[in-house]
Amino acid sequence: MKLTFTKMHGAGNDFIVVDATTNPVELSAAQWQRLADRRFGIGADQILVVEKPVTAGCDFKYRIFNNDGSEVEQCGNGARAFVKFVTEKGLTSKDSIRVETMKGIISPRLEADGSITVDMGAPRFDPADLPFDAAGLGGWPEGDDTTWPLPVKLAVGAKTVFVSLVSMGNPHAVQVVADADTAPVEEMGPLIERHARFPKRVNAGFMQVVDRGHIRLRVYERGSGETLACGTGACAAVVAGIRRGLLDSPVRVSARGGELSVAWAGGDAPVYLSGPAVTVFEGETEV
Ligand SMILES: N[C@@H](CCC[C@H](N)C(=O)O)C(=O)O
Repeated sequence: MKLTFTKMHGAGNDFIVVDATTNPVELSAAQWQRLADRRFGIGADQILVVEKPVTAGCDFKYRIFNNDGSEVEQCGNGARAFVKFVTEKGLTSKDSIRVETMKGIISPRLEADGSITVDMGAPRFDPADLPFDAAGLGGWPEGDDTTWPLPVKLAVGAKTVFVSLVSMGNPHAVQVVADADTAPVEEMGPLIERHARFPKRVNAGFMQVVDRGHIRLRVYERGSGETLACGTGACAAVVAGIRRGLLDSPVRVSARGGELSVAWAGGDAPVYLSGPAVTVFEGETEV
């Protein structure tokens, strides 16, 4: 079967985008994995599949697959690529659309300057929302119930790290580090991702607070490894930083692949994520 695709990225987090609005595209996890493979396929962190909506009042549905073939709930940078894709392909002429995802509805908006802002919905902190098995663990020493001590066994010796748990529809465990460049992302990221307390795995964020309006962030993504930027990871880190009294909204997020901006008024307010979306090339491949 031939598959037509568009290759896109948002701050270096790259995607294969497929239009399934007219013909359904159902591939196995192994086939998605092969397409996303950087040597045997097109190469991407995630694959985004654009579909017709199921829920009334929505314009589209979109499905997200990590490059290990697993289907996931949410993708912040992907949401911006998605809007650019449906606009460029003439699938909508609206500036603001409602998009169904596995975990709720998001509302991306195309700004006059070409950037895209996404209403990512409200963050959730209940361990059950990630899910996270909190049995027998105390909270953060200062009483912040969003931060849990997570014992992570490192390859050399053992270490306890403190992570803030945030669900942006998908699960995040964010820790504060002194320097994002030297943070042990490659060593600790996979251990956190597959820690026994996260039965559905987790995205592991490493946040350096530069000042109250600026962080540097690296994310070891569940199912994709470290990416050059993670949109929901940026939202989760900023929310965690605000909840811990370290940041004030809006916050500039410097990722290795580019700049994002996150705003959150607290409580049940939605998190707004802004940043770029770029089309790289289009093609057709055999699957
Ligand atoms: N890159 C994404 C997140 C993609 C999903 C994530 N790896 C997960 O498994 O939850 C983003 O920009 O948010």
